[in-house]
Amino acid sequence: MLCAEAVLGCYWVISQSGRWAVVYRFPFKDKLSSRYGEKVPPVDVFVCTADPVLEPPSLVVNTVLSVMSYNYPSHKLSVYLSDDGGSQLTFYALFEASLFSKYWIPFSKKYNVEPRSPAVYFSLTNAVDDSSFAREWTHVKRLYEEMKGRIDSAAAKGSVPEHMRDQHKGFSEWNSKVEKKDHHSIVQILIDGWNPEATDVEGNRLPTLVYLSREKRPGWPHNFKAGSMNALIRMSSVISNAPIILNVDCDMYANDPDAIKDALCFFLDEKHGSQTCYVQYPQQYNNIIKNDIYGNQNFATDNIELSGLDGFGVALYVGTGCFHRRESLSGKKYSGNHRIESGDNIKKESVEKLEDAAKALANCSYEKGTLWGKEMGLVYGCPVEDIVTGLSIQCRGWKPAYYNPSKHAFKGVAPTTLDVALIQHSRWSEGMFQIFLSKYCPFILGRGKISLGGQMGYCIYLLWPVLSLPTLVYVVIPPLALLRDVPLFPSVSSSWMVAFAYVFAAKTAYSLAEDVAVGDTVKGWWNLQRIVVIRRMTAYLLALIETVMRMLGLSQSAFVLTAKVVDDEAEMRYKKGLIEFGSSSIMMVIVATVALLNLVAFGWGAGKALWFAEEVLWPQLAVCGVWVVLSLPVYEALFFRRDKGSMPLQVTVKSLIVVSTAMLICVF
Ligand SMILES: O=c1ccn([C@@H]2O[C@H](COP(=O)(O)OP(=O)(O)O[C@H]3O[C@H](CO)[C@@H](O)[C@H](O)[C@H]3O)[C@@H](O)[C@H]2O)c(=O)[nH]1
Ligand SMILES: [Mn+2]
Repeated sequence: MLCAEAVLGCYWVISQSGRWAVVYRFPFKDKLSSRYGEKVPPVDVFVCTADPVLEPPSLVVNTVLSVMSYNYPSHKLSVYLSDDGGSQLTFYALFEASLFSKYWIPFSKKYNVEPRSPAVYFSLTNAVDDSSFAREWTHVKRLYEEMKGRIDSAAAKGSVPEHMRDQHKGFSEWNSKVEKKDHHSIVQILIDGWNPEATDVEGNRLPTLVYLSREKRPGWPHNFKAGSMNALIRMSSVISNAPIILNVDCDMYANDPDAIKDALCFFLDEKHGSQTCYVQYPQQYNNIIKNDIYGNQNFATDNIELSGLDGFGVALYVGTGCFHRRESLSGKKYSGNHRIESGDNIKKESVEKLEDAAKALANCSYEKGTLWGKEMGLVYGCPVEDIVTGLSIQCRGWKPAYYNPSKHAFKGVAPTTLDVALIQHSRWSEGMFQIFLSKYCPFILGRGKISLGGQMGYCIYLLWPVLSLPTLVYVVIPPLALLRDVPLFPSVSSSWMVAFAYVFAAKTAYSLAEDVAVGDTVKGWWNLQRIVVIRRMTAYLLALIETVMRMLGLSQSAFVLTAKVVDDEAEMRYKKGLIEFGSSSIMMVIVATVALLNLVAFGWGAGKALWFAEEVLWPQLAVCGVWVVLSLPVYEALFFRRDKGSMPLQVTVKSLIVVSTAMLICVF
């Protein structure tokens, strides 16, 4: 218990670094517009997808359409979709989107609709009157629904209709064998933005749209998202080579059509702009229910800690919703004067030549013997390629910015089942801890390059797995000791108790006040307390074990993709605020066992106090009591719920066996 207290205490000190130097930024995009007008720099947008089942093509193209319709000169915008699934279905969806964009872009700009994701826009609005807007709305909506229908039915069938395949030469890429992990490079320019004939239905130029699936071969490491980003950086450099790159995940649509201008304010700022490497927006979601049960919303992190890290000059790169300077992302060191040119995109070659040149840059062997993945582009070998890449960019002398506007710039899909939420956290925490133990550790790599506050700030996240052990101690030892009558804390009458009570009360009150002050509800904060402990005792524990195994050479790091869809029933349960436990992973067994153990111990202790009026260990009873109250949804899932999201029977049985054994050992 003493060790646990010490570790948690140290972590508390570290987590204060995120609160010392909080800064908030406010760009003035109107001034940017009046100064630069149309003379703004070209922007390349990278969207990454990896699996047509977990990331449905119709979701992906909504993201693509949202970034294609930014309020920004179309001829300066190029959108690249990287498909690590190598899927013809995704290519087909993108082809459909390229046709639909001819209607969607002029419509959305003409009426300045928001957001620019057609799926979200049409689900939020209604137009029934007789205005010309309503007529266009109805027309574009019908086109959208027809397109979505075709994409979804192709996805359900697993194949593209023959007559559609004849409409674009790109489908012939799939005539030879293409498997997810074994295929040649595919590059298709679907819209050539330089071609004066590539226009929408109103005659305006369209943004360039490119599909990429880099070569994959068995035996060649492909480095997950980092590898895909590096291929994108290279291949886009021969096509549009914009000085600014926006990177979003395939589920993260652009929610604010003017966000590019906001971000440019940072890069074009006369004083600090030339040192700015990236502008990161927080990760926000469009599927969060009231009182967020899986703690996806991170109020304190987004509004305080990340701004606090920004104050130390180390705003994190979190992988999506981030505008980069191409130079700094590609590996250049900061060296004084870096200007962003606002010239036009100049294309030098024909589409076919560009495609061939780009393909060569996306081949497996291209990176062999180069610095890609080490000093150039995104860093390889870590499941959180974003964090480690951001850190190494900062250590090359650049300064990032974190910008959290009140109108969310990007919105994605948050996990809606406990299992997926925990798997995501175990990937993150494993990656983070790996950074801490590697040569990229902020205290080593960052020495003399970033401030001490910044180095500590990184550790708020890098040390997540370390929290698993003290947290487990705190939820397991007090109930066991209560059953065995072993005191762990000073007695209630001792003056030492004041210290414990003070720390508990002060820390709890502070965290509640902080969370509510930045927008959370009290119930949301309460739910967060539960999920934080669950994450620590499951996901972070597995990450810790996995890290040790990897260091012993017993396992290799992987990237388990976060599913972006669930079945309708699970979706309904999520909307009702029911936690989805329905999985028999070891993580659920831990959750159930700990909840039951505390319940039994609490019942035992409370029974002794009430019925036999015996002396009890009040502080331990209180510790168990807190976890019992927080675990109410777990008991419900164990004993009362009958739906598919309840605890599977085998989990219940396993946890009952463990708890009854522990009880027998303790009591007798
Ligand atoms: O081999 C791969 C694996 C993933 N991805 C893409 O990477 C993105 C992120 O994957 P996801 O499963 O959604 O992970 P999240 O945990 O939601 O992602 C967060 O954390 C990741 C690091 O763990 C970052 O890469 C992401 O940008 C960040 O949003 C998605 O667009 C994927 O399509 C690839 O392109 N290739
Ligand atoms: Mn995601």
